[in-house]
Amino acid sequence: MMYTILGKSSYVQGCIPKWLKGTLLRNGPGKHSVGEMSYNHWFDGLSLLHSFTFKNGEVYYRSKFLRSDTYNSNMEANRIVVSEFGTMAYPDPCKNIFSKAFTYLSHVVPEFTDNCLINIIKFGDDYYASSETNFIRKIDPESLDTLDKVDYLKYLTVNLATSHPHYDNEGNTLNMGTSIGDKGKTKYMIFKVPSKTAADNDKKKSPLKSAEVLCSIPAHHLLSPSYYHSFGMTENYVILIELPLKLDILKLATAYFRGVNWASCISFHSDEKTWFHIVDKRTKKPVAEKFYSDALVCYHHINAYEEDGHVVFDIIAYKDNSLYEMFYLANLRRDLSQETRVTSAPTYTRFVVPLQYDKKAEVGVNLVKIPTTTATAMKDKNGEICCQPEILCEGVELPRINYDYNGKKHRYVYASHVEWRPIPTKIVKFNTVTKEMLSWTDDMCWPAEPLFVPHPDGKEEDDGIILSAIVCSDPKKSSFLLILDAKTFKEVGRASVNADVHLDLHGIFIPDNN
Ligand SMILES: CC1=C(/C=C/C(C)=C/C=C/C(C)=C/C=C/C=C(C)/C=C/C=C(C)/C=C/C2=C(C)CCCC2(C)C)C(C)(C)CCC1
Ligand SMILES: [Fe+2]
Repeated sequence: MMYTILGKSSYVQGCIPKWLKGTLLRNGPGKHSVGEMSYNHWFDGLSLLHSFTFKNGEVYYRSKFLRSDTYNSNMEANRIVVSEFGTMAYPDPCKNIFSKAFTYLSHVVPEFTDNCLINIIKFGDDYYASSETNFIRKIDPESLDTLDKVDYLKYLTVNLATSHPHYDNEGNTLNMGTSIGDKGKTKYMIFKVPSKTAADNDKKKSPLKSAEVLCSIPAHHLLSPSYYHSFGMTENYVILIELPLKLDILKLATAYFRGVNWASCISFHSDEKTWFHIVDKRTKKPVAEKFYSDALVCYHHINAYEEDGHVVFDIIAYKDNSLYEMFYLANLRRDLSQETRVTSAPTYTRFVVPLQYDKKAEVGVNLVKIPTTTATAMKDKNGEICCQPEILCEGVELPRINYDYNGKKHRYVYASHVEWRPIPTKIVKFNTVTKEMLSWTDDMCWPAEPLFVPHPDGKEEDDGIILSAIVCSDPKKSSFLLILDAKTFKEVGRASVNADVHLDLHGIFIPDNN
C-alpha cells in the first residue's frame, strides 16, 4: 500500500523558472483494488492527490490518498464496500437477492460515494476534491490532508454536479448540477458560489452557504436527464449541452438489486438531437431560440466566447460513448487489439450560435456571419436552429487554455494527443488559427494533462509555461515533472521524483502570491 510521500525532487535537469512560485495540485485514481477485490473501471479508482510545490527554484513532491469515508470503509473491510459509477458493491455479499432488495428498500436513498477522484475545485478560499456525486471533500492544499465532507444537497437540490466549474473575473465559482425528481421535476441547475462571503469572517461556515441558483433548465425528459461532464462560459452566457447520452432514472433506481453497475443505466441515443442551452447571466434566463445539432458525446468543453452577436463554443466531441468503454480495466488489461480501441476519435469541434440574426430569414439560409469559420446555423421548418460544426483537428483530449482567456477569444489550446489508445504518449500545443501543432514526447513517458501557468509579466496569450506530471514506464528511470516553454513547446526543465507517480486526471495551479 502507498503512504504519504513527501520529498524534494532528487534532481533537476534544465532549470525551474525563478518566477514560478506556487503549487500544482492534482487528482486522479490511484488504487484500483482493495484486498482481493478490484474495481471494474479506471474512473472508479480511489482518489490519490499529489502536488508539486515550487519554492526558490526547487520542487517538492507530496502524495496522499484522499481519506474519504469510502476509502476508510473499504480499508476497514479490506474489500470494496462502496459503489462507484462502474462498480456496484455489496457490503454483505452473502445476502440473496431478496435480502439485497430489502436492504436497498430500507435505504431508499443510499449513501453515495465521496471518493472524489476527478478534479480540485475552489469555492471561496477553500479547496475541494471533487467527483460528480453530491459529495465533495475539503482538503488542505498544502498538507493534502482530508478535511470536511460537504454535501451539496444541504445547500442546493443537486444530486449530481460537475467537476469542471468556471471562475469569473471576480473569482466567483460557477458550476452546474442536476436535480433529480425534486418537486416532480428533473432539471439542470447553474449555481454561483461567491468568492468573498460572510463566511470569510467565520471560517467554520462553508462558502456553499452563500450559493445562489442562477438558472434552472427543465430536462427534456423527466426520467432521463442527460449526462454532462463540463460546460462553457463566455462573459455573458453559460452554455449547457444537453447530450443524447442519458441517465435512465428507473434503471438507476433498480440497479442495486438487479446486480448491475450505474454506468449500465446510461445510454447513448444516436437517433436523437443534441440540444444547446444558452443562458444569459444578466437575465438569468435561457435565450428563447432552440439550437440543436446531430447526436454527439462530449466530456470536455475547451472554451467559449462571444463574437459579433454570436456565441462560439469549442468542445472535444465524439460520435459515441466508446471512450468510457475503453477505460474498463478488463479492456485496459487486454492487449490493445482493434476491438478495444475507441470507435470514435476525439475531435476538436467548434459550434457557432447566432444570437442576433434576421428573424425573417428563410429556412436553410446560413445565419452565421463570422467569415473565419465554416460552422453553420440554419433555421429548419419548425423554426428551430440546426447547427453544424467546424472540425479544427482530430485526436486531442484533456484540453487546457490560458485561463485568463476563458470566455474570450483564444488562439492556443494545450492537450493530450490521443492515438486510439488509453495510453498518453504526447502532449501538444494547437494553434486554432494556423492549425499548426507543436508536440512533446519522450521514450516510455506518459504525460498527464498539460496545464498552462501564465508568466506574471506576460503580454501574449502563450507567455508562460506548461506543467505536466510524467509517468515513466521504464523501471530504470524515475517519473518527473516536466516544464515546457508554452510559446515554443521546448523543454525548460524536468524535476525527477523519487517515488511512484500515478497517471492523474485533472488539477489546478495555486500561485503563491507572497
Ligand atoms: C449521485 C448519484 C449517482 C452516482 C453517481 C456517480 C457515482 C458518479 C461518478 C462519476 C464519475 C466518477 C465520472 C467520471 C468521469 C470521468 C471522465 C468523463 C473522464 C474523462 C477522461 C478522459 C477523456 C481521459 C482521457 C485520457 C487519459 C486519462 C489518459 C490517456 C489518454 C486520454 C486523453 C484518452 C447515481 C447516478 C447513481 C444516481 C443519481 C445520483
Ligand atoms: Fe474531466
